[in-house]
Amino acid sequence: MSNFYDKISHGLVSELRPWWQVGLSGIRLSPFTLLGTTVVAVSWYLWLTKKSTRGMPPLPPGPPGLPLLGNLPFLQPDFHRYLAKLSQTYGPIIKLQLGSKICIVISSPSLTKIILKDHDTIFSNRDVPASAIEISYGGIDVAWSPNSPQWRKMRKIFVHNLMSHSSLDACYELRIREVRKMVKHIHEKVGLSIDIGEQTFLTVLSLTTSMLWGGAFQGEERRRVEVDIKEAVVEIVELVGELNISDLFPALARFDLQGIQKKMRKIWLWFDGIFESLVENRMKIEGSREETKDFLQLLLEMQQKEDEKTSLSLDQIKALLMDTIVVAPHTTSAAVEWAMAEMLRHPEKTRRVREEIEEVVGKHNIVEESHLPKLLYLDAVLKESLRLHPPAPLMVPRSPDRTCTVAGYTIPQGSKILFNTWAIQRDPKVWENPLEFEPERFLNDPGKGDYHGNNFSLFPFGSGRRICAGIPLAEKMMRYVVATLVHSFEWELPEGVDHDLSDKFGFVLKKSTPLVAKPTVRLPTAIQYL
Ligand code: HEM
Repeated sequence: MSNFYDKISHGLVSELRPWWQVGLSGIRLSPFTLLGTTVVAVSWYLWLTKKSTRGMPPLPPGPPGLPLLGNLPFLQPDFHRYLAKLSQTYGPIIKLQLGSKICIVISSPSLTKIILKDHDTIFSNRDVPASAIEISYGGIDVAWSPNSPQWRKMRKIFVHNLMSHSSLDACYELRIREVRKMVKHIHEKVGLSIDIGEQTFLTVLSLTTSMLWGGAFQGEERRRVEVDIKEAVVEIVELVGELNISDLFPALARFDLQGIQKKMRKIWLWFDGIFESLVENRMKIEGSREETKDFLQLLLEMQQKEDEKTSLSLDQIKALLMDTIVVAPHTTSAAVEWAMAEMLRHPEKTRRVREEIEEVVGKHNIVEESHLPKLLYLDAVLKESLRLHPPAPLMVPRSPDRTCTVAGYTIPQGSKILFNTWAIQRDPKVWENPLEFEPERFLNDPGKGDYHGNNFSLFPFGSGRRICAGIPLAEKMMRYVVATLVHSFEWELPEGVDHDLSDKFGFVLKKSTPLVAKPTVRLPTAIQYL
């Protein structure tokens, strides 16, 4: 494994800037190429759209744009806030023209319900960025695949086999090991400043890789693999969010004018090498393994049974590993970092969380997953943090598979549908004191805190048939990590550092400055830190 890893671990390109930071200046092409290709693609697309929507109601209202480029030159860096501002002027359903792509932005619970519940089947495709096709084995994974029998089968296996209670319980040992490693590591740094976001990202990444392929890499090699995986998954998310001409003018996607798809293909090749070697090594181990079963083992065993209903191709298995390794660490660590930031800002809430943990866990024990369902106030704190800081602020774009009408407006087939989760979850028409951190709002009214897809005022995990497939794991990891951090340590900001809860827009909503805090020991015995 070691030699193989050395061979494939080439430098992963960096220095990327997402489109909301660069605007159009991020596109490096000669003006003639840009103008020529734009004119052809826009004319073609407008002709097609006009033809397919002839005789139908109008498109939703929206700000005026320029010929060819539409609203592109006017986009602002804080995209979620910019869209929220536009919806105050144009209403809860607006249209933006992004090159030749029509983008519809939804900013109200009632319209979200119409689309994600009443018209769930029509809207259960994704608007797939060209770069995402490269990393997802040609778009055959769970996250980007169109609604098809193959996607339904993969999703079913993901949700019913990997995310089931029994599978997650079967790899509990792997989660304990990683969380204890985190506690030991922080304990060694007591009194120093710790970047909580970085620490939780690494912990969730280790948790995820452990669950995916167990102890395939060990010692120094494991550390190196994880450092490279971290770099790669961060880059993947940046590339998916880049302003790509291939997405603005899909007719030009094959030319990959900015080389974004090429960069993504390079990362995919690197990951594919790792996945190939993991599978090859597993195949060499004869008979069933005695130790805890990781996801790769479960998927390969299901494949060997050759049952059409539960057997995935090797590429589908690898695409599924890729989805998990890219999505889980980014989203879950962002959720943990935001919750910790809110708790540091509100010591009285932290005190209440701690009292609850102490009552359920005790001061002489350590937090275990069996304690988590009893930690109701902690649950409310996490919900409130997901309300104010949804890790996916605009959800994951959907796309209708046919032209249809919503709220009296035409929504063309293939348009990009964004849901401004961030704005809806702070809407004063829906939430009392919307900007206040008040976990108590969920204690008195449990229905209000249901985020499993039935409540269109709180949907950090989306809704409908494409709702997040990883909720059970996300919940376990968030609760386990936060409960352990709060139970094991007191946290305070370094001297001179102010509470900062401002955010930086991206595919994943991050804090604009990393959360750095100083831990001190609070448990009575040293053994609780091992
Ligand atoms: C706090 C953590 C997380 C948040 C906030 C989150 C949020 C989301 C959202 C908003 C979507 C799109 C849903 C929709 O279109 O309706 C999504 C999809 C998805 N998530 Fe998560 N997620 C989280 C953690 C995870 C984890 C840990 C995993 C894997 C174990 C995961 C796997 C997926 C997959 C595979 C999809 C695509 C589902 C599909 O298209 O059918 N997520 N997630």
